[in-house]
Amino acid sequence: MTNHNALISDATSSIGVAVRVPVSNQSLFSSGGGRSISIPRKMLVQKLEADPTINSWIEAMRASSPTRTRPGNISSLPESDEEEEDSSWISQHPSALTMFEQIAEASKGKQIVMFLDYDGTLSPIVENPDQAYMTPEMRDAVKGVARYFPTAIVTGRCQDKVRSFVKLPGLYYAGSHGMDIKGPSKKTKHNKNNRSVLFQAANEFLPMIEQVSKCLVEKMRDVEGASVENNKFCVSVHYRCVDQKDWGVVAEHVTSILSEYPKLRLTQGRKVIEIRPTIKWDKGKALEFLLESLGFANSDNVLPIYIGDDRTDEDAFKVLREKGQGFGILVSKVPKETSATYSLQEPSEVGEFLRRLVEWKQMSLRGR
Ligand SMILES: O=P(O)(O)OC[C@H]1O[C@H](O[C@H]2O[C@H](CO)[C@@H](O)[C@H](O)[C@H]2O)[C@H](O)[C@@H](O)[C@@H]1O
Repeated sequence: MTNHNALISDATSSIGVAVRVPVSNQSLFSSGGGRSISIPRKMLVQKLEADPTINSWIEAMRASSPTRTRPGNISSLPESDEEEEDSSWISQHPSALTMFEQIAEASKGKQIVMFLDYDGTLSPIVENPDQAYMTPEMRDAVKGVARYFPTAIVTGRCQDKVRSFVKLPGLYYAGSHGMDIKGPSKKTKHNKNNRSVLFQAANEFLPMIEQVSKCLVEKMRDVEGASVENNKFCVSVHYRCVDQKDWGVVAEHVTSILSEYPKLRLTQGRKVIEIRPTIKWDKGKALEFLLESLGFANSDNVLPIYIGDDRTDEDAFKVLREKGQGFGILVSKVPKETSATYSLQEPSEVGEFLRRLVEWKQMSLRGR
């Protein structure tokens, strides 16, 4: 593995950010090798069977939205074992609703900063990524929270897209897994200078991402149910609607294209393969960057809360755990390996948690 540093600076950045970001040439998953050529479907299937790299990819795809944390055929577990597993997990990651008083208590004398993932956290997971809308009730809850606490949406989506879903001008938006960060588009009490673009971590990768995205669209045409979403600094290949027997074909197409781009790497989300630059920038780095921009670098007077449902949110949970500051809250109905402290089962519980936070804040302001 070779490492070198790339100076990533953004000429449009209003706070003049110039950050040295280490670049790694090694992909998270090694690619299948070979140039991207058109291979007949039957041959592809044979290649998949013979190639352990592709097979491990298919395994990873199967595991990308696990129903349980333990490997194997868990559905054959006796019900009592599943219940035991659930209750042990819940005791390690209790519900943020049950623990609400403790969370509120921990925030006394501190500024809460709220970080919210979008898909699976503010909106339920749906088949069509273009229709992952949040409910008006959720929008009100987020708006309420943002009135009292600086609030950021941190997402794998492209910033413009998520902004068009959330439709709230008073928030920070960190799109493309935090590689594209913008401040509120209107002046708020947390953003008095009304700064717009804060940071773009991977401008030099834009043409490459565009190229790969086009190439993937072409390749995926023959895979029924597959779709490609260009998220500006990264690309998502969705296989939620692809028959499982064709997942190998998806993996083959993605890895063969990626073999031509050593500066890009693959990560996985919920029934999605994501292609992104090899720079060491993720949702955890975005969280740290935003805390710093808000003036909370090395501050003890801040309580960051990050709520997310996906593997990519683990980077942010880890940062909080390592800092020993704030709380990560994993949104999941089933036990998963996580660095989060607490859990919530689904977006409706996220909405309830946000509403309780607002009520608690209003009560504490009235009691002053
Ligand atoms: O960081 P996030 O906000 O969680 O974004 C991660 C990916 O979310 C979206 O895909 C996921 O949600 C879709 C809509 O519910 C669903 O169809 C898909 O299977 C999920 O993986 C989004 O479309 C991706 O671009 C994001 O990278």
